[in-house]
Amino acid sequence: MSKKPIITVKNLVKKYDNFTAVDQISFEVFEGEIFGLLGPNGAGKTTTLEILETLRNKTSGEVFVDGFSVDKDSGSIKKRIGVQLQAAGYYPNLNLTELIELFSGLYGIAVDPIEMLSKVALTDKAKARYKELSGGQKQRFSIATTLINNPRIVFLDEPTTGLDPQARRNLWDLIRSIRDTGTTVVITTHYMDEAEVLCDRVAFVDTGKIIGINSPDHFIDELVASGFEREKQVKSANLEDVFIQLTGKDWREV
Ligand SMILES: Nc1ncnc2c1ncn2[C@@H]1O[C@H](COP(=O)(O)OP(=O)(O)OP(=O)(O)O)[C@@H](O)[C@H]1O
Repeated sequence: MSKKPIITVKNLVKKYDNFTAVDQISFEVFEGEIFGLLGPNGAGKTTTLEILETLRNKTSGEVFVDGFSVDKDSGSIKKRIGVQLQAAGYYPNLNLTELIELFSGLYGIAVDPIEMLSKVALTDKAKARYKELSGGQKQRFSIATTLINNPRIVFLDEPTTGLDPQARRNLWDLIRSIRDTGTTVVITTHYMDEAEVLCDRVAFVDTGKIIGINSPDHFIDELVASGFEREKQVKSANLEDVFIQLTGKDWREV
């Protein structure tokens, strides 16, 4: 994999009134990788993602996406990225084909809806409405909409939350296939197992700060080499162990 940065974040800060949600974070995302922002609820992952997506203003710091500054060139960035819409953005009475046509029209791009749906294994649902889909199918459709403008980078915010294990694995395969076509993927998750199997590199985010960036294997090997052992081991350590070692806190699901 090339190590060319496609996203550069320097000393990013986001304050909501007196509350600092993102606290001086710096990181790079390399072209062609799946990069995970990993951390508990409220850590600042979504806020960071929305700033990279040019959907939210930062308080200070610098952010470059595919060479463009979020301050000066947000329009150029928007053309090069794929962003998931909240479910509320999907008109209830349109079917999937019509929704893809609507979004491609908004982008000013002609795409074949069936070809887009085939990328996410939903051609058999082409005439179904969004609300008729299962949770996993809804997520796959939402990912299809991020691919309409043939983006250089796709941003996915907790794409597997609420899905059953099989649907999650299915979505992991889809996300890997997007990466394998050369598209960079930035994902947020609070699932350690997901980050471990899916992400090429992860940044641990906790209370608005990045407390470690590396590949899952590197983190785990480093922890194991330090003498760490899990009580009942299947494998000597996992990413959850790394996080707890780093933060000193129990993992919490809110
Ligand atoms: N518009 C807002 N106004 C005030 N505070 C906000 C706003 N948006 C987020 N916050 C706060 O900023 C902090 C970070 O929120 P953010 O949504 O970025 O976290 P997160 O890591 O994505 O968590 P989650 O997994 O729950 O989405 C939280 O404490 C949240 O309450």
